[in-house]
Amino acid sequence: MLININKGSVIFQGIDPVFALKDITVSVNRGEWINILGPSGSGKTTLLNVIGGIVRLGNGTISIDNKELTSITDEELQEYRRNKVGYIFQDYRLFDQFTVLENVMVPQWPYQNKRELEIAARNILKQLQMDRRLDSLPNELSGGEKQRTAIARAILHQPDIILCDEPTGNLDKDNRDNILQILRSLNEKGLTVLLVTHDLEVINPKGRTFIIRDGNLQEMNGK
Ligand SMILES: Nc1ncnc2c1ncn2[C@@H]1O[C@H](COP(=O)(O)OP(=O)(O)OP(=O)(O)O)[C@@H](O)[C@H]1O
Repeated sequence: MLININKGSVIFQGIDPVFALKDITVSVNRGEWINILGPSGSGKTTLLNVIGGIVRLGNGTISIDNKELTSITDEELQEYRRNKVGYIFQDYRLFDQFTVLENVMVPQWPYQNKRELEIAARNILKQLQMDRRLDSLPNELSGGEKQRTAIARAILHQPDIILCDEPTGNLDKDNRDNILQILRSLNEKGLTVLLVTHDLEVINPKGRTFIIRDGNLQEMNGK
């Protein structure tokens, strides 16, 4: 089992506490594709952030690859994030002042041999048909090119899990299909994909589909 959450809850404290996740239990095997649907504010991003090691559970437990995240130190959690997880977002989150190649390398820059890192980044960008755009800045790219750069950055360190938060929300149909195709082929090679979306057309029917409502997670039957 790659991901195992047992009765996990997240409560954001404030004047009125928000129960963003309520007692959720879910297990995901390595190489699965998980679709996550739900209305705005239902807890989708919080769930990705719990799995990504960005938000800690208030109650319950989460283990990734049999490693318990609930009790590890902040440094260990940071290392987990850096090694095991890749993230892509609707708004790409590229650095405007860096080129495509630099954007892909920057998260791993402090931790890896620079030459090897650059070779790996060039190689992945080539696979994603971005090799002619290595020196472009993000504002010179189309939305699809920006997302392909973001995918290259998310998979450069060969994570176990890629967390996709509305990854095609800003894209037209052709670019959306292209990005989904890339994610599906990564999944077929063994990468575990969790995809949050509002868009029913983005759902991968070969995956399992969950709905979150008010922090409650439920698996849909009949795929
Ligand atoms: N850092 C935070 N502090 C306080 N409340 C938060 C925080 N992050 C999220 N929330 C609240 O937790 C609930 C779940 O938020 P979350 O972002 O997970 O929803 P979502 O399903 O991803 O929504 P959307 O589809 O609009 O992005 C919401 O009520 C939100 O306002």
